Amino acid sequence: MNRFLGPTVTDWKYVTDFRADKSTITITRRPVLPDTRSPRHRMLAELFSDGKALRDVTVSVGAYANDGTEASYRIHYKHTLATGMEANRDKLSEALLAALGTHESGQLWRVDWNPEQPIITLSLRKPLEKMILHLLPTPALELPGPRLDKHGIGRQQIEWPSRVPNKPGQRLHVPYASCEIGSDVVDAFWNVSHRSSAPHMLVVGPTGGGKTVLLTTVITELVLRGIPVIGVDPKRIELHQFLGYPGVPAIVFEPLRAAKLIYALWCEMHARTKYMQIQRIAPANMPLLVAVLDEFFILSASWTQMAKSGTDVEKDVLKFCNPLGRIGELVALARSTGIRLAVGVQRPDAHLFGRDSGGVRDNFKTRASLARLSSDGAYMMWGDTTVGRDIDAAIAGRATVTDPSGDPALAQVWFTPSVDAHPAVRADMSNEERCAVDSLRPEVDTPVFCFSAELPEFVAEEQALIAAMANDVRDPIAISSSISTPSAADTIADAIPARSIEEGMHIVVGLDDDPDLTGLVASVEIAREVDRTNDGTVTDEGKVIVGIAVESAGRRPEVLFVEYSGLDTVVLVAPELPTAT
Ligand SMILES: Nc1ncnc2c1ncn2[C@@H]1O[C@H](COP(=O)(O)OP(=O)(O)OP(=O)(O)O)[C@@H](O)[C@H]1O
Repeated sequence: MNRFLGPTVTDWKYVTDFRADKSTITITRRPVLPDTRSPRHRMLAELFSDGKALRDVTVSVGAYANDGTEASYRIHYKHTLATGMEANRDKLSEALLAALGTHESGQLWRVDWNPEQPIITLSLRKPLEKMILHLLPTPALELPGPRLDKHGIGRQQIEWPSRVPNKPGQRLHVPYASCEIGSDVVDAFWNVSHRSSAPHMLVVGPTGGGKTVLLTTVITELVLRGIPVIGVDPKRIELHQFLGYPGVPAIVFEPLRAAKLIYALWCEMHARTKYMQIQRIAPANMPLLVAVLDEFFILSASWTQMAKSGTDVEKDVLKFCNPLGRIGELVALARSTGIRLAVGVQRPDAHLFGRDSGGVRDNFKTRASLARLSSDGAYMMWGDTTVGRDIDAAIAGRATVTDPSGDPALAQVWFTPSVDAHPAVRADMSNEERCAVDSLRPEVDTPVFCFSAELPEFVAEEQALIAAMANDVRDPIAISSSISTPSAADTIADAIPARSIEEGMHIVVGLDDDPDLTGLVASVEIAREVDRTNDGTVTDEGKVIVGIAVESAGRRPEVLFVEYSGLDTVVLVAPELPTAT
């Protein structure tokens, strides 16, 4: 007996059959075929061997790559109640992807559940490219033009060349990124047509996350399509590259001027509505105009600070223009008049457009978040605490964007280098980058068709201010004392939710008797987190208690404890300019 069962024999399977009635034991052996499965194949089979995740599983190789490596698997299983539930299938897909990791070719795995049969297919897909240079598929001169009358009125939507051969795009589907849908990579676009259910755009990204590049890509695509853009850039260093660019009549830098722009746009919206009523013009035929408001927190924080402690003139202008209130009206009503907004912020916030402004934010349905989001941020952007949280931070321009069906998708934003034609900027660019921006520059200027008196007046004033700015530049001089009375925007570095305050930050405390009081954060205690129901309604705004060391003229140095709600926005103070020695 031992002769047959000896440990050296490994390729036979022995089966004993004891027959008590005949007093016999029969031992038969069957050859065991060598296990030729690859380690990955075996690992997959073993994952399901306990029958807990899926029942009666067999795993087979579906396809081989050219180099002989296994490139696809098919997992047959028995259908159960558990596999009928989408949530279970999603969890299992996630577990499978985690177990498989990255293929040796650098490609990623994808999991497909066959709705007809109990079969899961695992196949390889190419990862998104890490850098996609924004190039024009057709020379600018050959781009089609819509047939519009002298007032810019006519059918605005027409076919447009796309980067995908034999698949034309649409003029009013403004592309800016490549995104993954299943195993396909398609263009992510902002639908600015009057039919769009997502007519306004929200871009969220931390400093250096690629927000300006994304907005640059969007603006260059818009003006090539004959859609003019007016920009607002309170930081002064993001959109200034568009000063003098065809189709961009103004870039506004001063917060007070930005408030006037919002007012002018609001007047324009009402003037357009009246014109459409009188002339019986359909929304599909109205000329488009896009306002891009970058660093919106800095802008709104400047407005709030000026309204509290600005000059009488500043306070009067803000009261009259009411920029936050009028933005709310613009996003709700401007769609049918052809006006669109794109807003850039560093992080999503419940009070983006002031307290109780969730409804306004919800109108910004075309969205892009660059870099990783916090779970709260992911909820605010995508209504799901997990979306947009696994972005590879090492890849510049990697984002979560609204895909063509309105769902969030992983994307790579097309890289548009600076379009600034100044020789000092061009000198720092590679030949390839110079060619790319040259190809994007429109051959003709796009006029803004204005139906109000206020908008052309505003643009003319702004152009005069910019022209005057060029004459007002002087060579730097060394100074030995601090600079007096900087403007509100100059003193604000950022505005952040109270939950994000950290020790060592320099913030505006803003007490009633001294709205400009600033101090250093000495301690932060999150007493209660923000609480939401499943549909996102805030049931508890939370509580953040911050100890702030303040020092100001006429006040003894002291630590104040200030309570914020978890949804409050706090203004960070820009570091003081170093004094020359
Ligand atoms: N889509 C992209 N593809 C490749 N590189 C990118 C992309 N987006 C950004 N980068 C790189 O990251 C740098 C910073 O991007 P960008 O200036 O857009 O950041 P930002 O979010 O505007 O930051 P800040 O708010 O500080 O201005 C760019 O100069 C570029 O080198």
